[in-house]
Amino acid sequence: MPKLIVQGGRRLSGTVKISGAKNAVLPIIAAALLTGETSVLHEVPDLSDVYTICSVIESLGAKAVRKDKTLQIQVSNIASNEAPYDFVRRMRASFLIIGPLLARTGEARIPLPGGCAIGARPIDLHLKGLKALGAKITSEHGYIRATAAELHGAQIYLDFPSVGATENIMMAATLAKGRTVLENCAEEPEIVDLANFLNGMGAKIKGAGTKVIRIEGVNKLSGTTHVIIPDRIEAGTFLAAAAVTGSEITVENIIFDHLKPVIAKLLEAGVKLTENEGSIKVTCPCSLRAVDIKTMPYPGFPTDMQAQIMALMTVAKGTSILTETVFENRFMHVAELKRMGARIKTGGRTAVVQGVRELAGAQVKATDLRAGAALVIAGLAARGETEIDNIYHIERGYDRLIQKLLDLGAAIKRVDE
Ligand SMILES: CC(=O)N[C@H]1[C@@H](OP(=O)(O)OP(=O)(O)OC[C@H]2O[C@@H](n3ccc(=O)[nH]c3=O)[C@H](O)[C@@H]2O)O[C@H](CO)[C@@H](O)[C@@H]1O
Ligand SMILES: C=C(OP(=O)(O)O)C(=O)O
Repeated sequence: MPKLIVQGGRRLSGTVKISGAKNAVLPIIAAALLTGETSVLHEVPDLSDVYTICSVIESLGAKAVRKDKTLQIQVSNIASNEAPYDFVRRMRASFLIIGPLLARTGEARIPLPGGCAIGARPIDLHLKGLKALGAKITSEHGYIRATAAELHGAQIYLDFPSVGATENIMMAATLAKGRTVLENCAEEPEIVDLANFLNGMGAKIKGAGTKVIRIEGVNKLSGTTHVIIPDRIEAGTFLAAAAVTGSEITVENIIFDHLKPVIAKLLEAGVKLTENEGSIKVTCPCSLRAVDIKTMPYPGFPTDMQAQIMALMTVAKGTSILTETVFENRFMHVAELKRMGARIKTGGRTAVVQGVRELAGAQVKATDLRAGAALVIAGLAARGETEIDNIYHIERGYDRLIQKLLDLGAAIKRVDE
């Protein structure tokens, strides 16, 4: 099993360029199923999740050709309406194909994605939305089957602003007859990127990025070219890595607005950040201050940055209270950080972190993607060597992480035993 070995205690320096966003590119690749014409995507990150979703759409008949950071997708004919269990099991975002596949062909059979390390992650809101659009939903042998002779627009209120449900319903509604109004929907930047891609295909979507999205159904969508937005979570991860090591680095290719909730907390912790046309220069203080964090749907503090900020707080001065409101089981990294000398107590959805002077390298395992990123951050700060296992989680969502850290002067390597 491959591992990461990190020698801690080094300062980072230089510039890192942020890649295209995982959470934007995955639904956009699913959306390419909505047309028989060619979609061209630029700034596609090199991630195992991207390969997985490409395998899913290829199993349905798509041709996906990748050259460097460009991905060309054409789905002239849908050869199958069923997504293979093996891919959906590996990556929950595979469920994002149910909306576009149903809209394009009138039928989709997708395995129930099941729970994962961070929570149960039900799909009831996705299904509620598709039903409101006129789909018949049945569950058989572990698969969800959605069928509809024709989808029609509807008024849909989401009980929670789910990112995936907003995306699935928005994609399906583009080809429905009439107007869909989606209320209490997610406002994440990745929703806006998906809506921009769909509008580029000829969809009529208004209000993406606000609580109400209005979609006027069209008969047909066409191919388009689109540049994926930068990954705000990757950017936040590098900002945290610089802060924890007391480094000065420049993080390039960012959209400042997307990072506001993370930036606000870093500033509160004493990190100095200077914005300059799509990049941020980080200058770190000798000592970080403890800050409290509560994760919330966008524009609140992102749950996908909770673990990385916790790693930072383990060496901050004082006590931080971190509250996770989005996922019910997203503190798996706590036990691993404690192996490195962190002082953390958890109770329900709250973690209380008492900053220590220094972490010590240890053998740890990534339990999920961002937990893995938190361990890399902790390892960069710790005294001695940290060995991180189960790095396939990290490789799901970070484009060339090791090379980017090496370029910044970190001592990190991947070993394949
Ligand atoms: C590929 C992708 O974009 N993944 C992101 C997406 O995941 P994902 O789209 O799965 O996250 P959701 O916003 O749907 O989930 C948020 C909460 O809603 C609950 N829920 C969701 C759907 C549903 O039908 N019923 C229900 O109860 C979930 O269990 C969770 O507690 O948004 C999350 C929240 O920002 C991020 O952490 C993930 O990185
Ligand atoms: C939870 C995440 O992703 P996914 O929804 O793909 O599991 C994440 O990116 O942190």
